[in-house]
Amino acid sequence: MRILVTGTEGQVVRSLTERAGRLTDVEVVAVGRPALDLARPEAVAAALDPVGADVIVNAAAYTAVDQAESEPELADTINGAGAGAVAAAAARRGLPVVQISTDYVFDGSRERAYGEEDATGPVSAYGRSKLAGERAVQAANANSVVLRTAWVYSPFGKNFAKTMLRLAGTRDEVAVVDDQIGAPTSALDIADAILAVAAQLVARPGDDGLRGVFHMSAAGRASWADFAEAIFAASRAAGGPTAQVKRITTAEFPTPARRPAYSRLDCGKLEVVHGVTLPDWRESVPSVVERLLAEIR
Ligand SMILES: NC(=O)C1=CN([C@@H]2O[C@H](COP(=O)(O)OP(=O)(O)OC[C@H]3O[C@@H](n4cnc5c(N)ncnc54)[C@H](O)[C@@H]3O)[C@@H](O)[C@H]2O)C=CC1
Repeated sequence: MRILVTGTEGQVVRSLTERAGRLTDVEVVAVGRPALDLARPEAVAAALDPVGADVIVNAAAYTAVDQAESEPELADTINGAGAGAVAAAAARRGLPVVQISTDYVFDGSRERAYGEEDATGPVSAYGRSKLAGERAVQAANANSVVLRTAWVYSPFGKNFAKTMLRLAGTRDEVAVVDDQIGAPTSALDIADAILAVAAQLVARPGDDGLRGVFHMSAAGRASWADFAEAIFAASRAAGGPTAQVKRITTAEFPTPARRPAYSRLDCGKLEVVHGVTLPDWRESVPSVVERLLAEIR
């Protein structure tokens, strides 16, 4: 199977390339800026050359959640129209497309895990742009899967785990929000799930049941403070820096973008339809932390 993936530097892109490297029958071809710029949707088709590809994965996105509040048009273009253009390019070649989306399409006002059919209601410019992308992809290509994930961290790029380890190197105590509940999800686990879903799409082209929206986050529940404590525990165990976590409220840590207070995703549909389950979030923390420590040292 040959996977064409958008972006070259992102957490999910790099994880996908790494995980596919373990498989003998999967090749990942990553295409990113400057050759492919989702901010120029009209040029996407020409830049994406899916010759020989079996499936396209759109893992590139405008992911700066706070910054999106001050440049919502750019976020919309990249995450909305740009994603739609990738899906359309796939459709023209008769190829399936996998679109990565987010728990931030929900408003987070309830305390029960969200199912795929639950009403969306993004509370940020980023969330609105990603919801626009889901819709654009589905309108452009019926042979599509939207995988909503959450709280992504990995050995690559910028992410919460790397930030916490850096802070632990310079401080004894770190204040972390304790009233947003979700599921920290390793991009390496996301990559394994994408590979499994992509293989099904390629193997069963006529099976409409495999298409549609699916939730794909780690099992379990955590606040950002819980996640920080798990990162520090893993770091301590590996001889790395550690800090005390001071649990604070969202109100004590104002950010330009609002975030859902509760955004756990019910991933039962992915398990039933695709046979894919991600591990509990706690299981994946130590191995990522060990790799980040090796990089920081
Ligand atoms: N990071 C997170 O916590 C979450 C991410 N997601 C989604 O997962 C997917 C992957 O996210 P990450 O790998 O964490 O993101 P990332 O920020 O690590 O990487 C984003 C990638 O998109 C590329 N990109 C940005 N603007 C582009 C443009 N105009 N044209 C072409 N490429 C462009 C970047 O170069 C990079 O390769 C995205 O769709 C994101 O919305 C969903 C939930 C949470």
